[in-house]
Amino acid sequence: MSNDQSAMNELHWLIDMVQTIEVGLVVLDRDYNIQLWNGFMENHSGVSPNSIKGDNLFEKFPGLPASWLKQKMESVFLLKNRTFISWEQRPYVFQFKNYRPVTGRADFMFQNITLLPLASLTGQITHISIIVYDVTDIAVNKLQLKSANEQLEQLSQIDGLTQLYNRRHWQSCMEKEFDRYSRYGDAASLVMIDIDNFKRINDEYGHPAGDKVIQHIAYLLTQALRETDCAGRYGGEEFGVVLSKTTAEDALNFTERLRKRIEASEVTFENRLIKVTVSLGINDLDSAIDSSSNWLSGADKALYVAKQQGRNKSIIYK
Ligand SMILES: Nc1nc2c(ncn2[C@@H]2O[C@H](COP(=O)(O)OP(=O)(O)OP(=O)(O)O)[C@@H](O)[C@H]2O)c(=O)[nH]1
Repeated sequence: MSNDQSAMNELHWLIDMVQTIEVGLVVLDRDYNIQLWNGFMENHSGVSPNSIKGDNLFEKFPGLPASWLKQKMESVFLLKNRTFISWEQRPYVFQFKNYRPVTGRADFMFQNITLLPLASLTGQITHISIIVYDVTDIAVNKLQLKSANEQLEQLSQIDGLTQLYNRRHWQSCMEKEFDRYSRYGDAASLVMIDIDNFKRINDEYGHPAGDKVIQHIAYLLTQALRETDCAGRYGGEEFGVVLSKTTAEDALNFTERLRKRIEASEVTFENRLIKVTVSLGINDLDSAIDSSSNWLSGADKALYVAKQQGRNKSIIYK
């Protein structure tokens, strides 16, 4: 075979491969007129190479992000360097439908794009190539993983019975509030809440009824909170609340309102009415408190005094 024949064969094979490869290939001239449009682009756009050759890309596809894409292409012409556009930066450039069976839930094809400068024989950059990779599988998997991780993160902060924060996350809220006080001197109050004679409720009505009482208190507590407050289930029938920008007197208004609302409410369990009260201990931040655990222990002591004084009371730590 002569050298010419061999070169012709190679060219023929290359053209075949360009047409059938599972990657989009487009060549544009300096005015963004289409010079090459391969089989992948035809299959996904429904536009054949013959009907599009010589047409301006942006006139043919008005949905393209023209000014953004032109800016990228101009820098490729100017700097003679390739540029890479990731799906994470922009999910797609060409709006193609996704037909993949595994990731069928994605409405469109996620794409990674390479913009490649093409030089003429004299070394001038006269054309640019757009290479389109279908990365829908990778993108969908990554997005699903991200969403699962976010759900896990959320679950690891929440108490299953009450939907309040769990102890660990609530304690981190409290520590953050204490740090804010140390740095900026912002007022804040800590409230510890304990259900009165809860053992008796469990003994008299059963454990599931006790659980329902805990949920009921958590619900009334949530109703009483502001968005900036942080409430958690500290233990079995004990709750903690961090009230930011709140003095002890204001915290007392909050706890008395909540205490009276709980006292006036009732829980129905298997056609029986359960009445319940809570005791509350309050501790506001001042310079004598040197750690978040001291802050907590003051609120606990106030709660103990409330229990000692007959329960169904709010007490401020002195
Ligand atoms: N139903 C239910 N009971 C729980 C849960 N966690 C803890 N308890 C019960 O809560 C009760 C707490 O009782 P105590 O600490 O003795 O206090 P109390 O009976 O509430 O009495 P005072 O706090 O002194 O008013 C115990 O009987 C625990 O078994 C829970 O998640 N569900």
